[in-house]
Amino acid sequence: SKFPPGVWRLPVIGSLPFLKMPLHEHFTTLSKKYGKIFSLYIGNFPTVVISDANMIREAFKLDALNGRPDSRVFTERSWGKKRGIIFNEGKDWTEQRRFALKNLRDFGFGKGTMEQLILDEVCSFREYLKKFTGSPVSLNREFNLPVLNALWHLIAGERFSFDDQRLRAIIKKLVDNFKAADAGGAIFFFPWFTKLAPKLSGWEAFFSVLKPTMTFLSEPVDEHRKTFNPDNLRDLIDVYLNEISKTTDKTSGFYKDDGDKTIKTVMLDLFVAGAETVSTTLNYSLLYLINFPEVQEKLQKEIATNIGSKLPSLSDRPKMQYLEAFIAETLRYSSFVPNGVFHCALETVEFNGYVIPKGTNIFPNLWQVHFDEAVWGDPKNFRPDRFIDENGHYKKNDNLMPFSVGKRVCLGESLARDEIFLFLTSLLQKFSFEPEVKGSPPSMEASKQGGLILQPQEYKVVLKERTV
Ligand code: HEM
Repeated sequence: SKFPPGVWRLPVIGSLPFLKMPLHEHFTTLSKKYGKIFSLYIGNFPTVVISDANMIREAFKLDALNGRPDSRVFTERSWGKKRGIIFNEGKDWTEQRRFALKNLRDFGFGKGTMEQLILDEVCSFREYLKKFTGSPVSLNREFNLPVLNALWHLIAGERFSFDDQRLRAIIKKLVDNFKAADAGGAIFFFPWFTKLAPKLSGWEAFFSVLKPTMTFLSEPVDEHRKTFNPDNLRDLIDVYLNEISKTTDKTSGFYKDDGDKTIKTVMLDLFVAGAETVSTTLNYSLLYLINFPEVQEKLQKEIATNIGSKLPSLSDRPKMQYLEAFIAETLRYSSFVPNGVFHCALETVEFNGYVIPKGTNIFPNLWQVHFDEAVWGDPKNFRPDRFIDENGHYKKNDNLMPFSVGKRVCLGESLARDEIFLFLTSLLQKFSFEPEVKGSPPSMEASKQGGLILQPQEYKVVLKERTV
């Protein structure tokens, strides 16, 4: 009786007939009716949607609300049980998250090495883009590779060429899979449907890419094993192999065979999270720059004043206050992970006067938080200046939470921020971006696909080379 109020439900299919796509927009409508914490059922899974920044912050502080739902999708990708980071929980998740964070930090995050790897990619990418100047081009799928390369270099000590067809094919499939998963979340929450109708439910499409991706990711692990030397740890794979070789605790995710499965799952996690998110941010950034030439001009002036023609570096960041505001507004306005990544209650808890039973899914409606009129005033306007104070400095707003919050906050946030900064400054330094048809910029609305990650609609851009 103390379960939050919410949407009607039917047996087996739950509240599905009463929900409309895109979910984040419908959740916003529902929260106006039922409150900032309301409930629904996805199949037989009780689900709670939280739409308020402070409530999300409080909820995600609690260990009990930091699990992940039990779903075939999260186990069959990792040899029959939850492993790795993104879809893991409990003791193994804590151990894996801590280990990955520490070693990504030691090997690069926040240090010179990672910055250098990103800058290498930025420089190659700027050269690569030159061939597109002058006529309208779609860059939607071009950002994944350089962004992924920097991370991959850190993980596996190698980089891909921008023309690597095998990798391009996998990235395309991964992106398509995000879309397949958007078939109403069927593959996540309707195990019986995925078994009954693997094709129709999207299960087949979702998993058709898993095998080649895993093979692709496994090869460098096997190669590293052949040349592994504990006295010379070259990259993240070596660090994992070293940990596996030292682990004697049979319950640890690093133990022997489990360790092998763990390392491959972690690589898949980083690969998926790293490839699609930063490139989507850059994609939206470009779209907004085309729509607001005056913003583009202001950013280019800031670069000319504070960086000049030298290669940008992270040490320039404190001087680039308007760019910081532009990035914040891009992350807010696009809100491209609109419902975060769903959590699950590991225990029954009392929260905000309600009872959330063990096994309940929790969706943070980040989109609504970012479009709350009471907080932002005019959320539907793209206005970087909302993040600038009266002295012209970047002004943080705690209601902006694109990376989520709490104990599961995005593990790649600092890498993502570094990449976005270095890519944007470097691209704006060398190019101007214009719409295909002068005076008629492309729509800023996300494509109608909905789902875990909202992509912008396909658009074309005209690149013009410039010098500072
Ligand atoms: C603009 C870029 C990015 C955005 C907006 C973003 C957003 C998010 C969000 C909303 C979550 C869910 C947190 C939760 O469960 O509450 C998440 C988790 C995660 N992200 Fe990111 N992310 C970005 C970039 C990256 C990058 C580059 C990496 C790779 C290093 C990464 C790795 C992860 C991982 C491993 C998790 C799972 C954390 C866990 O479950 O403990 N992310 N991210």
